[in-house]
Amino acid sequence: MDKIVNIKNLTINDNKNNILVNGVSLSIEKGEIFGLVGESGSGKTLTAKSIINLLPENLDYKVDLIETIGKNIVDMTKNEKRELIGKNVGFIPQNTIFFLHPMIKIKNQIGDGYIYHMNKSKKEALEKASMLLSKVGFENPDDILKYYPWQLSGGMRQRVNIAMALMNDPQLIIADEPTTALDSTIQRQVIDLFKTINEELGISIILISHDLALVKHYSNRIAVMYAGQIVESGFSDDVFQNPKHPYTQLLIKIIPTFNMKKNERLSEIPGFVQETGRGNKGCVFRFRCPKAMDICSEKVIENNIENNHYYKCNLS
Ligand SMILES: Nc1ncnc2c1ncn2[C@@H]1O[C@H](COP(=O)(O)OP(=O)(O)OP(=O)(O)O)[C@@H](O)[C@H]1O
Repeated sequence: MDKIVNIKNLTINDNKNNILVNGVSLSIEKGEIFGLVGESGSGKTLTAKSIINLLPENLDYKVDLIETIGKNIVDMTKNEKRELIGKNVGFIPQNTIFFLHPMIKIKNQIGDGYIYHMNKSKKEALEKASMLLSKVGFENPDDILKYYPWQLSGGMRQRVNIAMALMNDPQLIIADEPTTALDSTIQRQVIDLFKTINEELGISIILISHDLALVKHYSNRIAVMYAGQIVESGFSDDVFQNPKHPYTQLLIKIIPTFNMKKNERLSEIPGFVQETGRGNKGCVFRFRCPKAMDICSEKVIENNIENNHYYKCNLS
């Protein structure tokens, strides 16, 4: 199978030399929905941004290889970068407020890239934009096109971003917590739309979320991140049926269940993601791990079991 994304050994530092992402390797096949999960601060967004060369300027990175859609993104020219982000990859950011220009009408933000990259007329752009806006749940898509972003709620802007990401028939969509600002009916509609475009058009999707239930339902494969590292990855069915890393086991345990009693509190993983010691030897999860052993502060073993199921833990 062809790879749509291939990252080897990515490390990202801030200017105080804190390690934010540590030795991440990731390969995503054409046509799959790949889930990237983990608590807040685990490095999902930075990893995703590195795929399209959009890392914040105050950060440095080192990598052996990053190829997106078969192109080495490290040496890309400005034009190639514009083409990658504007046409080949649809990026749906977590924070929609900074992504849309507040003073430009939706119809221009959504349509101009289509006219430019796809060589289409204004009329064609508006028709496609209107069709996509109705697919992401707007009942009045033609009115929405006339608005400025500041006239829309956070959830509406998120849906505009999703429609915008789909405009140029990209080969890859990176959706960073795409449904957090949406109510549950629209959430479902949006994710079902991802599923449809994945199945019908073969568009690959990276679904970044801390919502494990969502990722479980939609992804072929997943990677679980903790404190800047991938601690477990594999086919979703394997990882959910047979989670090997204690962190994944705990994450799965706290997925809300439908038979929870009213007012029952969702259990949480005690502690928080460590901000320090990410680059040190040993296991990054040892501070919170219920199964930690003395050896875990010294080293951590990388295991590969059947079906490309990978996990990083001293337990077998
Ligand atoms: N521009 C930046 N400068 C310094 N530190 C940063 C910067 N961007 C992110 N970080 C830090 O890098 C770490 C990983 O951040 P990242 O946004 O990738 O996490 P995440 O898993 O996507 O979490 P969330 O779901 O909250 O976005 C966090 O500790 C974050 O505070």
